[in-house]
Amino acid sequence: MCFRTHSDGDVLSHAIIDAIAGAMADGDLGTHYPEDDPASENARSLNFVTEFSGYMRAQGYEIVNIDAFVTLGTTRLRPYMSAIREAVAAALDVPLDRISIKGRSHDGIAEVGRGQACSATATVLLMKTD
Ligand SMILES: Nc1ccn([C@@H]2O[C@H](COP(=O)(O)O)[C@@H](O)[C@H]2O)c(=O)n1
Ligand SMILES: C[C@@]1(CO)OP(=O)(O)OP(=O)(O)OC[C@H]1O
Repeated sequence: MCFRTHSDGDVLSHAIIDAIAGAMADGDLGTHYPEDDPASENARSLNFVTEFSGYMRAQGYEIVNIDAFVTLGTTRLRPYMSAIREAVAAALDVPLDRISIKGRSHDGIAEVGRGQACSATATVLLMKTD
């Protein structure tokens, strides 16, 4: 199964970028990675995370911590969580203990609970470095 999206549909990476952009009051995912940009088509969103963390640092911010959850009804994420955390921490170039990723099932309710959709939410705390 896969999701029909412009990039790779990596909702966790998208939520993290949205959260960082929001904490800087600097637009959102779509203003930085527009859907009409051919360069974003089928792109690996984790690469957007790396690129956007460089942009964030250039604006004078550093990540204190991130707490995120992915809602996906039918696939248990727990076996993959360590790998997901490590990939996100590496993409952002921050220590692993600053990154929390959690899973929830939505208990079979609605499309997301039945595994027909997937969503992610992230909260980020930034500190000013300059
Ligand atoms: N896709 C998921 C959903 C949940 N988990 C883990 O199971 C725990 C219970 O989740 P519920 O949403 O059913 O209450 C959750 O705390 C996660 O540890 C998961 O691994 N993958
Ligand atoms: C990431 C972008 C750009 O490739 O595309 P999608 O993968 O479709 O993601 P979405 O959250 O629907 O919109 C943001 C887009 O600009």
